[in-house]
Amino acid sequence: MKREMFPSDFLWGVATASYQIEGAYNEDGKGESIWDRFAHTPGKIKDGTTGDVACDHYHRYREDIALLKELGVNSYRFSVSWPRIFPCGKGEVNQKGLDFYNALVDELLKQGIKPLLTLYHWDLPQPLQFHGGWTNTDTVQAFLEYAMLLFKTLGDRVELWATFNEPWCISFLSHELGEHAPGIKDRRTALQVAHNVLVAHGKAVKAFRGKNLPGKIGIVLNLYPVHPLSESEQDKEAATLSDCYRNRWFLDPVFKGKYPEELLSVYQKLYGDFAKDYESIQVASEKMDFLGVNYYSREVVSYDPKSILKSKTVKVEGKRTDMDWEIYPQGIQEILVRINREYGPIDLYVTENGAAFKDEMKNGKIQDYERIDFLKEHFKNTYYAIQQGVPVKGYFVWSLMDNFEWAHGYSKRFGLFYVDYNDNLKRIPKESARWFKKFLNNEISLE
Ligand SMILES: OC[C@@H]1[C@@H](O)[C@H](O)[C@@H](O)c2nc(CNc3ccccc3)cn21
Repeated sequence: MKREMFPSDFLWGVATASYQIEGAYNEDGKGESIWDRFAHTPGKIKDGTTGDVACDHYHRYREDIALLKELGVNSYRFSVSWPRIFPCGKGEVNQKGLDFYNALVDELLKQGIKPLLTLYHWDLPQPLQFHGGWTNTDTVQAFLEYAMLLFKTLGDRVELWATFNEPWCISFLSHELGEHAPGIKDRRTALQVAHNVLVAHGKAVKAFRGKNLPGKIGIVLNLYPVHPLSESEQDKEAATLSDCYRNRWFLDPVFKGKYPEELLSVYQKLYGDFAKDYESIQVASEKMDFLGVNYYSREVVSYDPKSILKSKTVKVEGKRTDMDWEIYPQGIQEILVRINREYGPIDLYVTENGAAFKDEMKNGKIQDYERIDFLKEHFKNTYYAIQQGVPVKGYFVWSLMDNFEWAHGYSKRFGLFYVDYNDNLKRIPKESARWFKKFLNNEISLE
């Protein structure tokens, strides 16, 4: 199975995000983001690092686009740093921020690489957080002004737009579990954040339509097949509720304009006041042109009466990545087929898939054969979904290069290129980069 067996117009790319690679956290007029503040808060990042410099992509973007060209990708997914455009989140525009993204897009197009732009990949301007962040509907309005400025500035050249990266992480991971910025641990707050982010998504799609732009717009969701540990009714109930929590809380609003009843009723019993605004979620279902799917692994659950979701995650035997995530390639096929069956037809992009492994330099090489095997199996399972008629239109490997892995700092390496943090952030192709380049050049098969 070679690249040429995929559709001829299939996008093959790599993905990154602004806070994870750009650095220049306080340069050229950029304002503070919630991740600048979170990373500077002692104890939040496991290795005590920050994204202040990261991969210094802000200054090295031409060099990094040359890496894309060398790889042979035809597309590149990146995100825009909102506080680089609006240092205070709204109001005054930072022209140098716009200049950076204009130059980035122009260089990508010059090299024949199609941009996929994510408007929001978690780096909210801190001044908006001072006023409640995503719990405040003023932030929804500020996001729309930000989106409209980017549509106006880049809409003639950027054809693929994603509103949000992973609303589950923006809401539950960051406001219920507290593991990501702003580090709040309150479920009711998390539900309000999820609601406002979904409303902001729908309004941004509507605004995009009003601009009559040539491009396409969607959202990026991290999706997981959820499997019951056994076929018992209790484990199956656990899987249903966990599926609502992880997947359908976002899928159902953007495709059906309503929350999944099975979990909505649980939250309404806990938070009666939640009933007053949940019906306005209908706004989220403005018709999209595509769905971005971030796939990393599956979840296996068993019944747990102590959990409001009646479920707990179970660790099963099998190969795992350095993030301790199960390697489950058939899950990408499963989730693509399910989305097409239950929410389609709609174009799908695998907007992120990749893995962290303990990459080490040995004799000047990084022999990351586990990552090659991981990618090979996930490419094959993506192809099997296409063979079943699922309109998968592209695949973006996470990530181009090692970068700031959120609460793990620089301790987890996802890149096709190794970044030597002890040698001027030098980018060194791992064996997986060499393999990917050969695959893209039809030199090797996936067998
Ligand atoms: O963790 C790897 C990547 C991360 O670097 C990206 O910025 C983000 O879009 C991303 N999402 C997932 C899947 N969801 C997730 C679950 C728990 C913690 C963090 C991310 C993995 N990744």
